[in-house]
Amino acid sequence: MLAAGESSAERLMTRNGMRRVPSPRVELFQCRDFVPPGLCAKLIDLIDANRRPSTIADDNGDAYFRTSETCDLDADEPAVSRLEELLFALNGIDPAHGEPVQGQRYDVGQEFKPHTDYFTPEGADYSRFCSVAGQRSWTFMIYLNEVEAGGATRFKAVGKTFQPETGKLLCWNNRRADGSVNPATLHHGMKVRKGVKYVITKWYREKEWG
Ligand SMILES: O=C(O)CCC(=O)C(=O)O
Ligand SMILES: [Fe+2]
Repeated sequence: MLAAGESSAERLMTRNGMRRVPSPRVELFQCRDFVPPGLCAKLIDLIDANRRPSTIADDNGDAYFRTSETCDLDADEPAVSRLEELLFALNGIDPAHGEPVQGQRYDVGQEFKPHTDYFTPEGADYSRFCSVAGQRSWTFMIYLNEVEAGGATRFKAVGKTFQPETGKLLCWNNRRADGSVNPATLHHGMKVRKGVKYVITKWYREKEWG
């Protein structure tokens, strides 16, 4: 039995079409056509209606670290609850451990430079962001559209780059088997060169979200 806030490689791999990146350094998976195109289109409309400049916990003084726009999606929207159902059926993580679903929108030239989704232990912001819900555990990210050029997500430490495709899911465990944070999850949302890129990000916490 998994703990309420947990998923596992074994569980994820029971899904048709799920593929694991063959590296012992990271639990990283992709699954094409995870979200149907109609639902992707609805989520894009919601992001466009509510976007604001993205923020970041710690940009190391680089104002251009994350240049995209972000949108907190309303959990009462039918498209958002449908997405949450799809995620729960796949990962089995108690929704109480999830942060609210976010959408991200990248225009030409925008990117999210190499970063990890976990908060740096002992970092300046660790206690501020993790004191209640604990560390980020799993990331589930979905590409909502095809980008004309650029916009791939690169995991440098494991030599893997993913191209945006409508409905494609990427997911990874931000921790190693012993529970410590995993630096090999470093990833870069690369610059869009042509077109616009939309993604969903769903982060889970070790403890329940406030
Ligand atoms: O847009 C991407 O490819 C990556 C997004 C990301 O890493 C994030 O939102 O944490
Ligand atoms: Fe990220």
